[in-house]
Amino acid sequence: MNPRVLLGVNIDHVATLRQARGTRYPDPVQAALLAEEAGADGITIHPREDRRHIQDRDVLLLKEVLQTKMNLEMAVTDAMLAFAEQVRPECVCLVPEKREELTTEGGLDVDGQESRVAKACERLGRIGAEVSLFIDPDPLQIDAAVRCGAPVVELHTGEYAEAETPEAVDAAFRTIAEAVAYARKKGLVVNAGHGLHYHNTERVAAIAGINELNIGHAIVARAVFTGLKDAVRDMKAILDQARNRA
Ligand SMILES: CC(=O)[C@@H](O)[C@H](O)COP(=O)(O)O
Ligand SMILES: NCC(=O)COP(=O)(O)O
Repeated sequence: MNPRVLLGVNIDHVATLRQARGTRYPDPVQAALLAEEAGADGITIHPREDRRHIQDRDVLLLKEVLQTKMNLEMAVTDAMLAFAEQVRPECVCLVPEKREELTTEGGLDVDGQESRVAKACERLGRIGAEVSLFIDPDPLQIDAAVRCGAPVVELHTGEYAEAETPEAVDAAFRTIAEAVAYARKKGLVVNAGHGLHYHNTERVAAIAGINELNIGHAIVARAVFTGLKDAVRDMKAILDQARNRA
């Protein structure tokens, strides 16, 4: 377990801006290199089935140039598994995907499709990728992840991020903290992410047992005003502060 919380910077929404106009800019490859220079511990990308933001070209170029690690988020489909075998990323995070959703609405139902997920984990293990499962903070899903042989889970923090009252925020936070403790007891490495921003991240980063947070939208949004390097540094400072206070 790392003494500090690692920051995976998700650069999907740099590509969202590019795809909005079909231009060559802004280039997520350039964004990834700047994020690494500013201290990102890894780069997360999610080539969706509809390729609404990250393109195959981005993934292939990033694999050539990244100095840290690529965390490839992908749906559990044959096409994506074949693509991962071509790219050979350091890490793969299996996520649920709905074509019409604005963003990933929940965690992967590992318990409900165990043999499919277990086969995907095995296939990805053969290319040496560290596999993580993007799941809701739910013991049922954690147990299923263990049975699938995944070494890592990423807990979906969306419910916490979207909660609208202090009571709902606290309840969602407790659910995450309990899930982290449970997953650690089961021997899993525990990451988390989704909807985290500059005002709600410190509390999650302070949970003992959290290894890495993957954060994208908020960092790219801040970068519009501060530049990407400062946006990454500001988020890293929050992670470091949380660990120092814990
Ligand atoms: C899997 C997840 O929660 C995020 O990485 C998400 O994939 C970011 O991309 P979208 O905003 O397209 O959902
Ligand atoms: N897996 C979560 C992620 O990569 C970042 O999600 P978001 O910060 O863009 O919501």
